[in-house]
Amino acid sequence: MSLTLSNAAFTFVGAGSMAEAIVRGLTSQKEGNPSRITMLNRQDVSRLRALQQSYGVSYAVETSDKNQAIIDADVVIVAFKPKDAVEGLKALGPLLQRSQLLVSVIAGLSTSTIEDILGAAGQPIARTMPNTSSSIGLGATGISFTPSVTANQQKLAIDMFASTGIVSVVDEAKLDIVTGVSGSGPAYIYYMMEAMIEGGIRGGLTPEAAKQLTVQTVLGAAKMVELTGEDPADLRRKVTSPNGTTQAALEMLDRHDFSTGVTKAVLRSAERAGELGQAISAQAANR
Ligand SMILES: NC(=O)C1=CN([C@@H]2O[C@H](COP(=O)(O)OP(=O)(O)OC[C@H]3O[C@@H](n4cnc5c(N)ncnc54)[C@H](OP(=O)(O)O)[C@@H]3O)[C@@H](O)[C@H]2O)C=CC1
Ligand SMILES: O=C(O)[C@@H]1CCC=N1
Repeated sequence: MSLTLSNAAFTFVGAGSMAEAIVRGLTSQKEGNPSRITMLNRQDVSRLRALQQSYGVSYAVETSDKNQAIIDADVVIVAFKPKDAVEGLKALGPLLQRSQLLVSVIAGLSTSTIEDILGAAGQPIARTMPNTSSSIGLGATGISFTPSVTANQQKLAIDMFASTGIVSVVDEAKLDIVTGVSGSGPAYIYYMMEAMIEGGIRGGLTPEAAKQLTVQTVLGAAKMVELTGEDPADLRRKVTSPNGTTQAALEMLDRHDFSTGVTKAVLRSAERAGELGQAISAQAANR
């Protein structure tokens, strides 16, 4: 029988903010099936109860029930922090079957390291990099598959993340730079918004007005790029009258190396993802 969003059993190991964003997407779909979703944490039971209340999903607390939820799953999603990866994956290893799809959202963690820690070479793995906008259906997820992931499992994983926004299938080697662009990306935009709001307030606007104008400006600019299909550089030129206000503003940004700073930030995030992956690999080797 082919696996779909409505009949597949999903078990989330780690029920934090990223797991919630995906669950919100899954349960918002017509074919989403909360009764097939189980959430696990190590200790935070109140969090699990809150997720059950909000989305109608199940949770398990006792070790035997948690293990059973993993054994029964078609898709096991690991959604804990990189620092918890070795412990979490080691515990999963003996429970996983080759027929089950493992989905990782953990930044920087390579599928070869996952296989090493699990002790399960050839485990079907979808390595992904979503972002927090997934929680409102406007996420951007990069996804890659190991060779043993079946066509049905690939479709299921893509459908899963498509329920939270757009999905881009990439080679695994590109996932760190996806992290730099869209995984960490919302934070760059928020940082710029903070600075725009600060500028508005310093210029005399109320905080509310500065925030409202900034939010609509960012929304409008993103929509302009999406709906017109024009390059951001062309749209920027259309805003920029010769010797006008925008030119003066952009010259100030250039004096502060804004563009270089953002490009370097994207690359640094990707590099950091690699470092996190290396650290997990080293930690695993030392155990
Ligand atoms: N936040 C973001 O913008 C993005 C994050 N990511 C990735 O998502 C992952 C999760 O991040 P995020 O959701 O922000 O983290 P959170 O801290 O919100 O959630 C992690 C959860 O995992 C649980 N946990 C930790 N270890 C285990 C374990 N061994 N078994 C079961 N549960 C466990 C923790 O609960 P408890 O301590 O009770 O067990 C906690 O609820 C990270 O690896 C990150 O790299 C990817 C893209 C974007
Ligand atoms: O900051 C982090 O490490 C995670 C991964 C991408 C976004 N947040």
